[in-house]
Amino acid sequence: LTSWAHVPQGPPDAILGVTDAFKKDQHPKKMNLGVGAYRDDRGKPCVLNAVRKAEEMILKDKLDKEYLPITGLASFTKEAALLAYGKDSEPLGEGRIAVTQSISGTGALRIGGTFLNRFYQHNKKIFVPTPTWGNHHAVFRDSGLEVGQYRYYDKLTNGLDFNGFVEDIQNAPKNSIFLLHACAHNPTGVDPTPQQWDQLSKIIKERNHFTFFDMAYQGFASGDTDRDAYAIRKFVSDGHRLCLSQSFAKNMGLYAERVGSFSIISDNPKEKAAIDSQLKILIRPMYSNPPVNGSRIASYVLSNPELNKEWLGEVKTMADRIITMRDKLKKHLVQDFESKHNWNHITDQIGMFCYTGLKPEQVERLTNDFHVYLTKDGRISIAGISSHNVKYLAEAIHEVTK
Ligand SMILES: Cc1ncc(COP(=O)(O)O)c(CN[C@@H](CCC(=O)O)C(=O)O)c1O
Repeated sequence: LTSWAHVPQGPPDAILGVTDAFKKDQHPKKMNLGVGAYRDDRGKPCVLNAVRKAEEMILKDKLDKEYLPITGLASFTKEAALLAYGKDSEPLGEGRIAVTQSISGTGALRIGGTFLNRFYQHNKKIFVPTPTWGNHHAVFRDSGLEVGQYRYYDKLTNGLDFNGFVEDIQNAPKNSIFLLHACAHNPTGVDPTPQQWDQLSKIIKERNHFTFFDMAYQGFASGDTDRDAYAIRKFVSDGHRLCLSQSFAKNMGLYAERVGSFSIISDNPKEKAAIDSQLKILIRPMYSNPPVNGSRIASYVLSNPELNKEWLGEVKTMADRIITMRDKLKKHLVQDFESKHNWNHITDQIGMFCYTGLKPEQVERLTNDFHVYLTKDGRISIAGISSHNVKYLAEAIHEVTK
């Protein structure tokens, strides 16, 4: 008989496992600051109005449930690329960008990693920032790529280690692959300035490195989808042949609908067609073709002018609430509890997360003594904070950092 006795018990996921622990806790003041998922000021997950309206329109259209093409719903992938690259994008206009729907951002990263492992002609090693999203290493390792790291976060300033970042770009072997967070860096919330992005584009091009942009929060960082796409559009206009993973989990609230896309820039439509054909060959044995519900919703929201306008307003509302919570948390720490630490990074950082700088034992106390759940690296998902629990959180952080 086959025995599975040799299968080891694996650890819970560093991010998704926090939610499991949170759910087991019955304390009335418990807070889940783990998973990067938006909640409103009542602490409730929310489905955007634009999404609800798109769902109603889809229902009225009585559409079928036929298989999608391997690369997904064309109306979605067209709109997703437009959102990322912009209506004036040259490669988009010249038909040089291959796009496929993906199983959200994770699926796009996996398709990209697998494609690069098959067809990238140079060093199949991807450099990711230190720190980076907890799943990046595993996604690229399982894609068959070697994973290296570049300096990114400066613990002393809780800001960007720009010099270290640049040095590591310059020291990496030519033609290396660099993973860049397009906006709202996870877990640090620290982004390069536009001027720094301009310098990074130049240096990366000088070394002939290949850029893999991960854009999981477009619109969620600044509240403006064009502004959050600054880096990728600058790199494209500088001529990089980059690739991009997009997620609509957070900025459209389509988390469990798993809506994303992977795209890659080529030299001409002939090359694009060949890439398209290879993406199909790669995806077919992976999951054959993607789910239709979420990408239909996203395509309606993106292509219908009224829905698009409403959606952009809702994304800005979400981004603004996050910014307000950052302000309130810092104010309580400094004014109410007179914390002596420098908490400027809480408001200097941007997007879903704040990299608090708390040490593991302080994180431990925050959870054990105050029932505040967060990842071991001290990252907090700001969306889990509301005007009802922000003072409690400030007091808890003050207590564990005194
Ligand atoms: C930078 C980055 N890329 C890709 C993804 C993948 O998101 P998809 O849901 O596959 O589109 C995330 C989600 N990170 C969040 C959400 C939970 C998770 O998957 O880890 C987080 O870090 O809390 C992310 O932060």
